[in-house]
Amino acid sequence: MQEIYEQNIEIDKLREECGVFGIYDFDGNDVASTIYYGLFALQHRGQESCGIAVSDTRGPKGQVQSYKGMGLVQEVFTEGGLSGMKGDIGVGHVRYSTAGASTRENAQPLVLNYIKGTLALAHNGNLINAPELREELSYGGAIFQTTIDSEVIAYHIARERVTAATAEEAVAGAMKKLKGAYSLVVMSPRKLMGARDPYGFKPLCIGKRDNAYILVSESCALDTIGAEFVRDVLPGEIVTITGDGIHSDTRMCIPKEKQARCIFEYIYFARPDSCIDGVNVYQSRIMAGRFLAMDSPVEADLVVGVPESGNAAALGYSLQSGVPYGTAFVKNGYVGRTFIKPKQSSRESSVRVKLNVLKDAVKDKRIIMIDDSIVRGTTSDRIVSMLKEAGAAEVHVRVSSPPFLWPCYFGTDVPAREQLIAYERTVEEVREMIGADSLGYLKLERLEEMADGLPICKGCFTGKYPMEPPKEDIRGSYEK
Ligand SMILES: O=P(O)(O)OC[C@H]1O[C@H](OP(=O)(O)OP(=O)(O)O)[C@H](O)[C@@H]1O
Ligand SMILES: NC(=O)CC[C@H](N)C(=O)O
Ligand SMILES: [Mg+2]
Repeated sequence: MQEIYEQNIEIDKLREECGVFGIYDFDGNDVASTIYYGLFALQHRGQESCGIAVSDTRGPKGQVQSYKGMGLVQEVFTEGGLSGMKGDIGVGHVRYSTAGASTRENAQPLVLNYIKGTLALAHNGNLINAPELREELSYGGAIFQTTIDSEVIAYHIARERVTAATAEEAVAGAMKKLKGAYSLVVMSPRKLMGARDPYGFKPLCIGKRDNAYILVSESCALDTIGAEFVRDVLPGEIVTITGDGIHSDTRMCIPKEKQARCIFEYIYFARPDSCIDGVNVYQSRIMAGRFLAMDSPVEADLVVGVPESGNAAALGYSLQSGVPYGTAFVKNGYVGRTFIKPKQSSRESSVRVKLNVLKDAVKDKRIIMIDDSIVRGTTSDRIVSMLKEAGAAEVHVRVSSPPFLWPCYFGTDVPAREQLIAYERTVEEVREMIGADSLGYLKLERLEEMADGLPICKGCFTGKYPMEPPKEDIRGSYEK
């Protein structure tokens, strides 16, 4: 532990996403506390900052109340603060920054005043043409208050709205200019809108509770607030919710075979109790484990998962292979995905803070250890040796995704290639580095099956992207 405090600390950036939430209550009930619980269920998608904006559809146009801050939902909002937020329509956001620094100014929802009133926007994803769009708008006189790509989206919608007949027309007009990944919830004073980029990189679904409609990144949040799942927003679809009900606009949709959902949602990002585009995340992970058992079998006494996200695949491996499933690790429940970690030199120690081995469960056993991904290799390296120190006879590592090799421009925060353990190394070399007795990855061709045949983006594994990647690495470039 001492080692940790001696280091300069930094927020470790792994590969989280953002979460968006929107609600319109036709009965006029205040929605702020429901948004709070919705965001709480989406906390795994982003822990840097969060925010809520609400509007009263019966009040004067443009009266939006918003509050945002750095940290977890529970840290930022108080009961008193929430009860002071009056409005029957609102949006919320939990952020993991992909473009623009992690600061309060860059927290979402973004709220801007424009010709038609006030607009609040929450965005999950990453645009690849934000720098060009920003420059174009800046030459046109735009002054930005943040350094995030999401403001470019909000600005475009506001600008389109000047000439468009309706707010949804303005969203469609803006979408024609945007390139990259975005799932949006947008609130204009008396309308709630949701939009998903035509490729469908990021999830977004619709729910209903009594007389309220909800738009949310993941269906698990609908369970939390006692709402029922209605359907997924289609890739490219714009959904508008007004006092008259729900309206769908599909003019921006592209042929299904061109869609490209982020496969990493199924592998790691999403909560296992969510269902995305009809595919149950938990079942998808179980299936990945089954594939590993079929393609990379090994004789052993026990299959264990690396908590949290390796657990379902471990169960799948066990079900397929007949090797008993067990628990080898206890995770300290107070450690979030974002964790104050020392720099790489002592990053290893933090794995010990997060995970401990159940020594009696693994002693003298041949263990198959399943994790969902190996990125830098820090986790695997550390816990293989923890298992060995606890007396495991053999440790066979199986990974329920292929080797991580390429950057992602659409929201997954992959470290520089040189930091990826699989980069320019054979599987045998990686095995040796992490000290495992054998190592097997999920085969690339299994990914489509994991997503039940849906068209997916697997660029981080193949280097082939559904659209031309930017010439230079744009991640974080807005700070320049
Ligand atoms: O090779 P590395 O660079 O160590 O990264 C890979 C690890 O990071 C992720 O877990 P994470 O600790 O983020 O969260 P989890 O508890 O939800 O699995 C992932 O599930 C792997 O375990
Ligand atoms: N992780 C995300 O979806 C990030 C959204 C947006 N690009 C931001 O940086 O705030
Ligand atoms: Mg993990």
